Amino acid sequence: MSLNLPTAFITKYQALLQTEAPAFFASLQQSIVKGFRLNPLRANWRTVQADLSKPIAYVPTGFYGEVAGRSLEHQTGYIYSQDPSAMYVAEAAAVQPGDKVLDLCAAPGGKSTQLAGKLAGQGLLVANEINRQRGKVLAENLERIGAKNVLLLNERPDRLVNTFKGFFDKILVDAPCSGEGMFRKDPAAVEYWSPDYSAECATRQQKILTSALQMLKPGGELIYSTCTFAPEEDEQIAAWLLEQPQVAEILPIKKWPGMESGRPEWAAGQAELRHCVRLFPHHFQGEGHFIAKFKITATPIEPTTTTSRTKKNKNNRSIFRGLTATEKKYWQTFAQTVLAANWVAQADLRVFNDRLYYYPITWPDISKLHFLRPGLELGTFKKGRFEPTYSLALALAPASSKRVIELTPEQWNQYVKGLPLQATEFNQLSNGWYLLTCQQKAFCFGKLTQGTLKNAFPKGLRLRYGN
Ligand SMILES: C[S@@+](CC[C@H](N)C(=O)[O-])C[C@H]1O[C@@H](n2cnc3c(N)ncnc32)[C@H](O)[C@@H]1O
Repeated sequence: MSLNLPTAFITKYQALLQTEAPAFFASLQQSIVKGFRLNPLRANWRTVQADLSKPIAYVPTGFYGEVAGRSLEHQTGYIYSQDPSAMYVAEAAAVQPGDKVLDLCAAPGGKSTQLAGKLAGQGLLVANEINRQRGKVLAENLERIGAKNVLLLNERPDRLVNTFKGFFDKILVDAPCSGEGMFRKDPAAVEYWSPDYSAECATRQQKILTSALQMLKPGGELIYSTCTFAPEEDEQIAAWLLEQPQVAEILPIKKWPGMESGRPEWAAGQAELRHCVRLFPHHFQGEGHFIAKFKITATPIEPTTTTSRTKKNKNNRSIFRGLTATEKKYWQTFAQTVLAANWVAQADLRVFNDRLYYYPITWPDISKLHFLRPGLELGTFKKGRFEPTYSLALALAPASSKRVIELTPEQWNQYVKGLPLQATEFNQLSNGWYLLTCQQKAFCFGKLTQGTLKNAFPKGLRLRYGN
């Protein structure tokens, strides 16, 4: 591998890093370090066919190594491939089960999936992504891990403020940045780089952060991260945050071997910038990252900036409603036959466009916002029946279903390609919906009719998995 670094980039980091610069530039020419995380939302989360011999000390669910993207483990959300440096952001956020958390710049979902794991199904994760296409990838990744307590939005940060003012315990801003830390992972990022790019990114970062500060509860915490080395987007943004009236202090983040402190001399010299974390590839096994954490004042402070008014969202004119008596009957019939226990409370069910969602009454009203997943989609009401979704199957443990068919890896391979299945043992089973598992991992629903398991694997995913 040979990265052709811009001359202005080399001059800049020679001046900043001085004697360290040769080691820094040499590390950018080396291969990337790969990692993956396991999903603690799965009861048997360690039962994966992957090499777990190289654990990452600072992430309880993280390991060094590479995993197969087409595998059963990947499809069922047991494994998420992620750069080891990126994994430290959600760890530093120290989210607790029950917290209300916003991941403001969330796609493709590395940090959101990790945050959802930390919430352990309690509290709420709002994952927002401004770019709709990237939001679809985020949706797929969040669906795979089977989290029940996630709202997925597709909004500009300032449009979220009216709905979520003072609402969150923790907000992560993993900001769009100049991406210098990703140069060796994505050499195309070098092409976008220019001496002025960091200043442009810094302006955008301040705008995003201004919205984030308004959505935190008094005493809440803001986690700011980038994947760039540029002080303009790192220490200088942290210094700017310290000047904001809503920010009480910068919080220390634990530094594991190879992690470095922020550099006060790269901003206006504020000593507390040493609390930030810098991950440099010449000292740390992973790509370049910067992480800072802030405590918000205990008394609410009204911002001086105005927020954009949230108009009613034209796309979502018909908002959630409760279930009709017929829908209730269809859902209950399904739930009583297929689900082992009273899996969700009746009060937490909402219908939107004939789709049934798990949406607890305690969650805020998002009907004025653009969303991609307004809660966990449980199924669709069709003429005279209820059809469960793929996302419900992924959110269920095999023990949560009364009707399970365990398939062999060969049958899984056929099913994820979209083929129907037949087997003599199916003939003894009654018709209807079954949770399909393979190696005790729930991977889809299937409808059995006269001994044939009809295929319900999502069409858009059919070429993605198996061999
Ligand atoms: C560094 S990436 C986030 C990576 C993600 N947190 C993860 O761990 O997978 C930054 C994201 O910010 C989004 N973004 C770009 N401009 C934005 C803006 N003005 N406001 C909010 N988000 C923006 C990008 O589309 C991108 O998905």
